[in-house]
Amino acid sequence: MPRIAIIGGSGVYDPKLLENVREEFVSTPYGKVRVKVGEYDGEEIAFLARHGEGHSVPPHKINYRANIWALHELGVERILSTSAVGSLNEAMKPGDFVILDQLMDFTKTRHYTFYDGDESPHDRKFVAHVDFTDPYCPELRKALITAAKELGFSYHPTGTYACMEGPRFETRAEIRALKILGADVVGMTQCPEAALARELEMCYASVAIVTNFAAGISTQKLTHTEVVELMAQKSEEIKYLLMKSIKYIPRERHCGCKDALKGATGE
Ligand SMILES: O=P(O)(O)O[C@H]1O[C@H](CO)[C@@H](O)[C@H]1O
Ligand SMILES: Nc1nc2[nH]cnc2c(=O)[nH]1
Repeated sequence: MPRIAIIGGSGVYDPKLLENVREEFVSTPYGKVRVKVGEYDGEEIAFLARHGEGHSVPPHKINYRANIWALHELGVERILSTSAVGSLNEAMKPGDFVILDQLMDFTKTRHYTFYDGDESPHDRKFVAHVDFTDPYCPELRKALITAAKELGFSYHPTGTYACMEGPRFETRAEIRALKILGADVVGMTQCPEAALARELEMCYASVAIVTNFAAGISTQKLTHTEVVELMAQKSEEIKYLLMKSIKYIPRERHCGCKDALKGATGE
């Protein structure tokens, strides 16, 4: 049973670091999910390409609830993910790794929770308001930071991610506003993915890879081609970062993630 999962974002479509990979088709109340499970360093790791292997699913159409529920069903407790981002912070340059510690949600049409009361398509029909003060697991963040430092990569130990609905990129004015609000990087997939993991008491962290300067800061037209090309250039480093981070993930969980529902339901 895999205790750890990797969710690959744009440019991260296959579990290059896993061996003896098998496919699991997991049924969830939100639909079926295809998860790859393999071995690394003597333990089972699950892998899920959030946009599908051929990048066929756009960010606003990803079935985030099915994905996170499926990993929980497999017994996953810890999720590491990658996210390709635009940078609003001149210190965070294309090719840099940012270990996210905060996020802001500007998405509009997504399904944000598992806890829809009586409408919930499962037996968790209670109301739940989880704490999300710190949206990322401190233990997973520490593992990513330690690994990035050891590997000598150009990284930033904190960063605030603004999640936009997409699939278009931002206007100059939107980036100006996001900068005033304190965002360092901008993407389209951290919400609701991070919150859904917290709702199922799973640890979640994301390493953002800066692929471009954001609209109005970049002097060039923004393209998905540029994103995928930069991610391809960084694929080896991303693999090494994930491999090394996994070794630093403590077996026992002493973070608050595992008790996220305590007090959230009013009981
Ligand atoms: O966040 P990931 O999945 O890396 O994808 C990023 O890349 C795409 C834009 O090129 C958007 O989907 C954005 O969210
Ligand atoms: N929203 C958004 N996502 C990205 N992913 C990679 N670059 C960008 C960007 O500039 N904006």
